[in-house]
Amino acid sequence: MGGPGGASSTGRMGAPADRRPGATPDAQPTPPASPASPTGALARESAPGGASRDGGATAGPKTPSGPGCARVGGVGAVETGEEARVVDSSAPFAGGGEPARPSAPQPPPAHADVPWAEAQRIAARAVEPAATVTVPLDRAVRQVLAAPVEALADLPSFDTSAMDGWAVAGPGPWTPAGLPEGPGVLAGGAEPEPLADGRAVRIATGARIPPGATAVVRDERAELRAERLHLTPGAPSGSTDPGTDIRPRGQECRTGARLLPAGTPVTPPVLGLAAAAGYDRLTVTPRPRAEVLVLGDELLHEGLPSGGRIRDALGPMVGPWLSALGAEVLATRRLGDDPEALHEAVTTTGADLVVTTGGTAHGPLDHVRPALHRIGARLLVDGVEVRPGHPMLLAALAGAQRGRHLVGLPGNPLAAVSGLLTLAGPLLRARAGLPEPEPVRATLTADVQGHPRDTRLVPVIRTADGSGATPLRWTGPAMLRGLAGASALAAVAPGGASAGMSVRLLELPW
Ligand SMILES: Nc1nc2c(c(=O)[nH]1)N[C@H]1C(S)=C(S)[C@@H](COP(=O)(O)OP(=O)(O)OC[C@H]3O[C@@H](n4cnc5c(N)ncnc54)[C@H](O)[C@@H]3O)O[C@H]1N2
Ligand code: MOO
Repeated sequence: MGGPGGASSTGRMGAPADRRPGATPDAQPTPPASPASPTGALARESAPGGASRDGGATAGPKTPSGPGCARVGGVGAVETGEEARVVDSSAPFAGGGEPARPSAPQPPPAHADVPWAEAQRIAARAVEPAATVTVPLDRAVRQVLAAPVEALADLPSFDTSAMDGWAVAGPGPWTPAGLPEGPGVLAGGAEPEPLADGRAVRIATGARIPPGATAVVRDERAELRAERLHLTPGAPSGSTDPGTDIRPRGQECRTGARLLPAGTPVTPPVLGLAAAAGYDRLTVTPRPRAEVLVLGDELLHEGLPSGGRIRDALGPMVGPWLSALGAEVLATRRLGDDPEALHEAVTTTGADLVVTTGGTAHGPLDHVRPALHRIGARLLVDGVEVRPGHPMLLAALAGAQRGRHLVGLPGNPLAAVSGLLTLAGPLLRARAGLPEPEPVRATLTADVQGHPRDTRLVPVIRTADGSGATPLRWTGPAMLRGLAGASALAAVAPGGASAGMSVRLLELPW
């Protein structure tokens, strides 16, 4: 990690920009951003010649260059209908099972980045929903309904007073039944006596409506005069219309009504509704368990960056992010650049999903691929046509760890977020039994320069009415400053997008 070749601009060797059919480096459809636009402001960060070393939102290099992994096959396009290339997701590492010598320099192995949309699909199909469990309500929260919730009772289950006041029968004035100053009919009380026409009885919110009552007159609309109950002079017309301030039985639902479908996250209101509808327990798909392994000797976990070392930005971020995606995070462990510690952690984990940060590339201290090789794991995704984040990977663990998966997030923090959204999110949703979210789109308010071949994920802030998306500054792969103020990431297809174009948004999970 951070070894020779660890610094790159945007391109990869062996991937000239003109390999996409019809694309030339100069054929950028996006006009230059206006200096006043947020993306125009970003251009000031660019390296001389307009090349943004970090792949900023605009004004990036027109021709990708720099070191990179060898690519296999042609350049696929994302969401354009061009033929997508797919890696053989069942192919293990060549020679899988042999211990690697992780610190020995390794030639970058040839691998095939998959289109971004295909990577999401592979992750979503990599797992089945976990076995369901039936648990008391208080243990169901934050899991996912494995079966629909159908009402076990009518709601409300009896005609109910909606107000404190008087149950009345027929038009007023009325003669109070019983003592006018008495408590009258109370919530949870015994079956009330029938109410004869012309009579009224005090009643509390939530109490059963006496048979024969036609309306409830709330206290503030009624007054006792000469031992008779009258409407107050200012009471609105209709105050005694039949049914006023009565919640009829079954108003919200009848027994057997489908209240919530399977796949609904169990939120606090779901628990309340289930309880109201008569449930003591719910059948849920448990949250997938995840473990985070933060790699990198250069990382400091407190204090100021110094001596060429930097603060770990991913340790504090990835666990809570996985939680927001629905995982139960067992631990976040800092392992440094120790291949044995990584091997031990991966071979002993109890998590459904191991998420590593850093070490996904092919530098001398990038141990993730060698560690997977050593245990004979299968790479399901080995690089993705997305920027940032292209070295991300997804592997199915093997042997005693069969059934568990590993997502390798690149070390650059925004590239790691790209991996969370592309691989971890779809996999966790599938495992938890959650449906894929409905696609959300918005209209760009400014131009965004695209990568020539890869999809770009660009932090944006949505306009007040939600229909627009404004690209943010500070969106280089190592930067979180833009993302921290973002409401979504926009997926910008290869070649870029102009202001006014509709783009897909990836919403942030909080
Ligand atoms: N020869 C090539 N080198 C690199 C390429 C390439 O295509 N060819 N791609 C570059 C890109 S893009 C990325 S992204 C990184 C991915 O590398 P790794 O996943 O191996 O990540 P590291 O080398 O460990 O770290 C990269 C960068 O991120 C910093 N980092 C790592 N962990 C953290 C953390 N927890 N908090 C904050 N920052 C972190 C690390 O110090 C490095 O600066 O590879 C490029 N190289
Ligand atoms: O493009 Mo790398 O950071 O940013 O995957």
